[in-house]
Amino acid sequence: MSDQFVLETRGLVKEFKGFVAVDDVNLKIQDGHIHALIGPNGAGKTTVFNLLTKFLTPTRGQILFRGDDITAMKSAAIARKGVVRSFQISAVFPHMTALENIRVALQSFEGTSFSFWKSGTSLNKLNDRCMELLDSVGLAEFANTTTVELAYGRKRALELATTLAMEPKLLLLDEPTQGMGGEDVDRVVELVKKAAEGRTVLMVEHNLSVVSRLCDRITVLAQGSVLTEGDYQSVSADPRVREVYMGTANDKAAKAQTTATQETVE
Ligand SMILES: Nc1ncnc2c1ncn2[C@@H]1O[C@H](COP(=O)(O)OP(=O)(O)OP(=O)(O)O)[C@@H](O)[C@H]1O
Repeated sequence: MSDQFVLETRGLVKEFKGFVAVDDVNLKIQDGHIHALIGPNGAGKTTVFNLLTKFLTPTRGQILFRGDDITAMKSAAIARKGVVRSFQISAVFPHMTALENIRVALQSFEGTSFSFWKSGTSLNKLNDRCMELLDSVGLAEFANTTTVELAYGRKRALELATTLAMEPKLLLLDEPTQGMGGEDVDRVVELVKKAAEGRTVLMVEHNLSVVSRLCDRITVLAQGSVLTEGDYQSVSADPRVREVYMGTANDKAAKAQTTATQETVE
């Protein structure tokens, strides 16, 4: 039964001028799960994500959302179905307040003209929903703060809230903790947990501690193909997974060593 799967890919392939970046990837994302896509640098994670969100067109293969073939659909159309990538359509405007940013996101999601919101009750409803969304990411007290003045972690929380305004069923998160340290990472982990309530999340994430804390299932990509899949325990204990990560670490170390040697020689 493919019904239990919110998203499926079948034989997904992406070639760039003959180079196979994604090679026959079959993903099955289960309803209600937080699912991670991990793998060493260059494994094809971003390319898979870009295929799922229609930033790229697959060379071959199919993408299904709740059993419907969405391979040929555009980003906006799949967003309307509920497949939304954080930071995709909802970039935040730095000189608007947090509240104004959420309002813009809601209005564009509703696809209504401003005049629709001009009536008093609609406007109040809109503001109530804005505050709900801000509250859900812990930003209620920053409603009237200009976005540019928000700390980095809070800006990302605001971006997440603008995404939640679109009522995603499948939320795609591209490295939600990228560029963050300690406390901010913990805050994002809590945010993602909360955002995942009642929906499915697929995330690309480099921070394996974040993956271990959040994810029900993990797909490991290596050289464009699925190396293995399972829960954190089984995946992290798999010697092949250790090997691909170590391989990358060794490659990097070897490269650094070579560069250092070259610099010394020159
Ligand atoms: N537009 C492109 N043209 C040519 N090659 C590409 C293009 N995009 C990606 N690639 C190649 O495809 C492979 C997979 O890249 P991708 O960015 O998907 O990997 P990744 O797993 O996201 O890596 P990272 O963790 O470093 O972001 C790499 O070898 C990359 O150089």
